[in-house]
Amino acid sequence: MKLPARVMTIAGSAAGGSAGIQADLKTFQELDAYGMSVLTAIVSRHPQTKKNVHLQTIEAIEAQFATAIEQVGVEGVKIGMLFSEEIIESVSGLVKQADINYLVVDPVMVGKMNSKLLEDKAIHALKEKMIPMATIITPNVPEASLLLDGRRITSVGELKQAAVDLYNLGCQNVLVKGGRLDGPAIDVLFDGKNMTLFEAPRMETANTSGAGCTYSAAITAFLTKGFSVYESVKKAKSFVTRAIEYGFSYTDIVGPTYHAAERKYGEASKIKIYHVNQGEAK
Ligand SMILES: Nc1ncnc2c1ncn2[C@@H]1O[C@H](COP(=O)(O)OP(=O)(O)O)[C@@H](O)[C@H]1O
Ligand SMILES: Cc1ncc(COP(=O)(O)OP(=O)(O)O)c(N)n1
Repeated sequence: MKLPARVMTIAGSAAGGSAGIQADLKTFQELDAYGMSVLTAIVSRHPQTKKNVHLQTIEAIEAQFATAIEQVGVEGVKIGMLFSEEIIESVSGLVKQADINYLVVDPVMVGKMNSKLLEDKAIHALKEKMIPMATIITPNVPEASLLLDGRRITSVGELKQAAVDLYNLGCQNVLVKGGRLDGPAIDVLFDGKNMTLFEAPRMETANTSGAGCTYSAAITAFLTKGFSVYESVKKAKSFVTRAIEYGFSYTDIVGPTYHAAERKYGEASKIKIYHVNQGEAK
């Protein structure tokens, strides 16, 4: 038997199961990749104290990473919530030392329910220590804006310019997600030379919790399985679009995407792909 690709998520726990480590591991499983995890924090609001972010110690983070490397070995890593400068320092050091083929950095900053997932003062560490090592980064509009010193991004044109400028932070590829702009859900991929737009029809649903985690985890799984960056994004866009299409909620709170959707209902058929000419990418 050919063994599955070995992927790790270094991220926070979302106890409700829609985002963070939980979404990542569900995605890895759906895509037949062997999932491992390093928990950086637990994000869950205590009913009395109201405390929402419960950090893991650096020792616990290092121990989890060492265990996975020793017991299994890791080919692809997805980075999610890191929260503090100290954790970024630690995780970037661990990743640098390990022999990892693919690093997907989802620069998670604020959850859709307004949880603060990265301290403001840690943004510079993310930019300097983590992003330059990345095979691909996957910011959404608010994250891209914060990485670009608060720049407004309100149109596809500005999304394209953001992709070009974020590439200059030193990563190999940038995928800026435009799901929060009006109209269809358009994401821009830029590799320093070629620009590609991936467009899905907008789903009229509130149940998109964890969509970003799911997307970046799917990209990690496909890269580690041997697909190119372009093919990985294309396949992951179909996976997340289907997951959003069949998103649901058990309560009146914004619900999860449905990770099994593509397996059950097949690939998303209405995704359009546009290759942007050289001159237009600038
Ligand atoms: N309502 C929606 N319908 C279809 N696709 C969506 C919708 N909302 C987000 N997406 C897409 O889901 C993926 C994950 O997006 P996400 O990380 O949540 O960031 P954002 O929604 O801010 O772009 C992206 O491809 C985005 O374009
Ligand atoms: C623990 C944890 N990590 C990341 C997120 C952000 O998830 P994301 O997929 O970007 O989208 P929303 O959950 O904000 O819809 C999170 N919420 N929790």
